[in-house]
Amino acid sequence: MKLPLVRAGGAYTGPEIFRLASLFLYASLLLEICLLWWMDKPGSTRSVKVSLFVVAALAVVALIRFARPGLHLLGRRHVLLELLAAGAAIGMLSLQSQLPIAPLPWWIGLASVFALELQGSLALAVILAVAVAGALTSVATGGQPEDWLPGFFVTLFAGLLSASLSKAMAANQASLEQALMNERRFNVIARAARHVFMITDRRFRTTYINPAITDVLGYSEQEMLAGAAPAIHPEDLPRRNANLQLLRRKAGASLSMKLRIRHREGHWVWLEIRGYNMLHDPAIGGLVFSIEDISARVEAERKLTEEHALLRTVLDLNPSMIYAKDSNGRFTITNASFQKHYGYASDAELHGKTTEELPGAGGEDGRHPVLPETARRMHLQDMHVIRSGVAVENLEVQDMRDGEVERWYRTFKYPLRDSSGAASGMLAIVRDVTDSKEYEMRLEHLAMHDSLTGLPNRRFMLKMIADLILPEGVPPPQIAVLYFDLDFFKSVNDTHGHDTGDRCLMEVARRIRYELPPEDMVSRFGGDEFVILTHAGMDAARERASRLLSALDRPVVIDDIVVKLHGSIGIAKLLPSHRTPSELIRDADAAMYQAKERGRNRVEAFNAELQVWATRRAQMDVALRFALERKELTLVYQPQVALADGRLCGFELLLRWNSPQYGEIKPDDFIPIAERSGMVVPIGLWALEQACIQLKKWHQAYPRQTPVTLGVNVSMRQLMHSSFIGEVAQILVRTGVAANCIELELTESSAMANPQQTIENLSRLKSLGVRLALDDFGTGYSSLAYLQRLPIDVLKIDRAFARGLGLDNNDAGIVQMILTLAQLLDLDTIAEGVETAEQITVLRRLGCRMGQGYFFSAGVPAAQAERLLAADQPYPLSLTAHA
Ligand SMILES: Nc1nc2c(ncn2[C@@H]2O[C@H](COP(=O)(O)OP(=O)(O)OP(=O)(O)O)[C@@H](O)[C@H]2O)c(=O)[nH]1
Repeated sequence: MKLPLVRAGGAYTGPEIFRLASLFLYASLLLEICLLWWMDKPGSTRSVKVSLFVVAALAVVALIRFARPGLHLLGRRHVLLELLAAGAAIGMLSLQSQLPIAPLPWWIGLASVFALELQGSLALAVILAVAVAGALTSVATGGQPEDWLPGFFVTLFAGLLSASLSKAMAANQASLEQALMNERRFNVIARAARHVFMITDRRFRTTYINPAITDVLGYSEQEMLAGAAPAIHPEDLPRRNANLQLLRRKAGASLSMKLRIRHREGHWVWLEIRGYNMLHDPAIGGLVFSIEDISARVEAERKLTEEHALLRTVLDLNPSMIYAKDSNGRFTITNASFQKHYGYASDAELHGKTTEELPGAGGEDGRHPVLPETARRMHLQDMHVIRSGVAVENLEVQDMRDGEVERWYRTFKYPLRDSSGAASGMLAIVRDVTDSKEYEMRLEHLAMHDSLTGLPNRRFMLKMIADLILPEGVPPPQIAVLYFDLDFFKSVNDTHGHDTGDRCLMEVARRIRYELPPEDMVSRFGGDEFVILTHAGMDAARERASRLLSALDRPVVIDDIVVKLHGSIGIAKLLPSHRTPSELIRDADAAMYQAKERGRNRVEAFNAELQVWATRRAQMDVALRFALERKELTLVYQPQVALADGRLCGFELLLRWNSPQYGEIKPDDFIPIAERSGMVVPIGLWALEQACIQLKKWHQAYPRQTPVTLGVNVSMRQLMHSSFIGEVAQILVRTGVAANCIELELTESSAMANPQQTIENLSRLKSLGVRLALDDFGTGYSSLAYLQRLPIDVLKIDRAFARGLGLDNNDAGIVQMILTLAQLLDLDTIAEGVETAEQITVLRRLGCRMGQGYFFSAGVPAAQAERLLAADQPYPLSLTAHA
């Protein structure tokens, strides 16, 4: 049987010795009793038998207790009972005279054995009791003090020794258990730790290392204990060696270092090593190292450093001033631009300062001064952003520093928050936008001013008027607008050139400005148009207008050129019905047109009558825009007759507008409206195409030796239109008509408006093969020089001259001159407005080739014109013949 003598790592305890010692005590006492009894045969005294029986029972109990330590036979009561029984048995045996047992050793044994199991004062009491019992039995058997006293003390001594021993063993056992527990805990921690723990001897040979080494460097504990030595990075080796030497030299010294060690797989691992010299500690007797893998941290720090450097560079390269402040409004970060602006050399110099601590007016150390009120304003604004948590974005501020021109800044300020959401400071980006601001203002000025005269332009004026138009229902302020247009300014350009024209405009602008009070606003509204806005009443406005006209009485002298200028002025006042600036301008414009129509160089005010006229024009303008698509326009053909034989030689195409709203309207009434709106371009092309189709049909149906021609009116507006000539060419191709039978008629006055341009355009038209006629000739102040250069084929003598033929010798003289001129320039001639036989007689006498007018026929529809062609009858040329 394996006796469980030793527990807890080999340390004996009092109770364990008690188990063995009590068994030994009872067994040896039992043996002695049995031996004595057998040798002396003392008879069977009752007390010996009882003692024998008690000791035997106790021996059995002790044997069971020894063999089965798990049975709980060591309770305090049980032990005391057992002590009582054993003491009683020894006492009874001590009092037996027949059995010569020496009791003292048994009392000593009893005290020693039970002192092992019992503790504290109970043990002392038991020892004393046993010693006293031994002494009493000795006294009872006649023993003298010198007999029992030594036994008494020996019993006490043995008992106390035993009790002390038991106590010491208990303490030893507790320490041992604690040590074992600590060791177990350490092992668990060391195995679970991510850090490497290593102990080396003084020669740095590993004596202990935990398994974390495998995770950190790839080596096993065993390899390390067997002497594996991972390589140290060459750059770190000298420092590492020096540090280790220092560590080893002094007991209790410690070190901390970072170095790179090669992993078993070849890469370098950054380690942070802390070392402690514990050579003096007998429990350790070595150098202790704690090693942490800090590769990730080093990498993160490297990245952080790089990012920081990058951010710093970005910040410093940014031309905007950037700064951050803490929650107290103190600078934490500033970029180079900010530092430079305030005359600082580094971030550190500004760190911790508030805006108010920047150098004050006058400056320090050559730094840029900041006005105290500016600094205060900036500081308060920053603090507001920090405290309110509300960002300020795109705020434009103007800053004027002492002795410097004003600068413009655009600022963005954002509150910063910490991880808990509390305000931790603010970030500001301040951009100097002075250049772009100045550019913007320049652009704005350019957009709102006329570059030639420097006056506000149309846009500016319209905006000013718009600002004065109040919401509906609110009475309008007293405002009048003067629309000033120079008369016949075209001729100034034509006669003296565009540069002189420009200088005239500048002079006119100067005179207008000079004549009017400063509070009146003068603008150049268009080419030769000026619009004046005045807060004066109508009478005062009229008076101003008259002053302006008088201001032009003095001729304008440019170099040695003297230019006589006049103007027409229309006045309109702001009415509650005007909801937009253009409505007011429209009325002033209408009044100005009235002034032109009534002879120019005069002033007209807008009134109810004019309003009706202007409204009708505006309505007709709208209606005319739809006339083409609603097929309200029709064409009629007025015959043109050879004055030699009365034969029909062509037609002039005339437009009619049958408006369901306004009835039949003559071209003289609607063409000017179409001219102004630009509708004349599509209408003219449509008419031309229809005429070409018609003429082509007639040429096919009624061939002649000299084919009939068709005159089509074109306006300057059409001629100037960029695509006009191309469109004419396409129409000629599409319809296949003979181009030389199409005669495009341009009035003399429009041809002479811009003769140079007209010559160019007419030349291009001419190259298409068409004939060109100058209409209404005699009214347009043709310059002979230009007339000669115009690529025309026909002169159409204005009806005004035909009217007086036979009645007025002046008219006959003019017609005579025109015909002579035509002859000289080798041009064909046709007289318009022929109504009487007398006119024909004179025209024939003067040598005019063709005539056109009511004497022959008014304009007739295509069907009727075709009948004339089919009949091919010459017109009678005298009254009698005609009748
Ligand atoms: N020199 C010069 N001429 C300009 C400028 N702008 C427009 N014009 C000319 O000014 C003239 C304005 O003509 P209109 O007002 O239509 O006609 P007008 O000859 O003044 O005749 P009425 O207005 O009918 O009296 C045109 O010939 C333009 O070419 C400019 O900046 N400089």
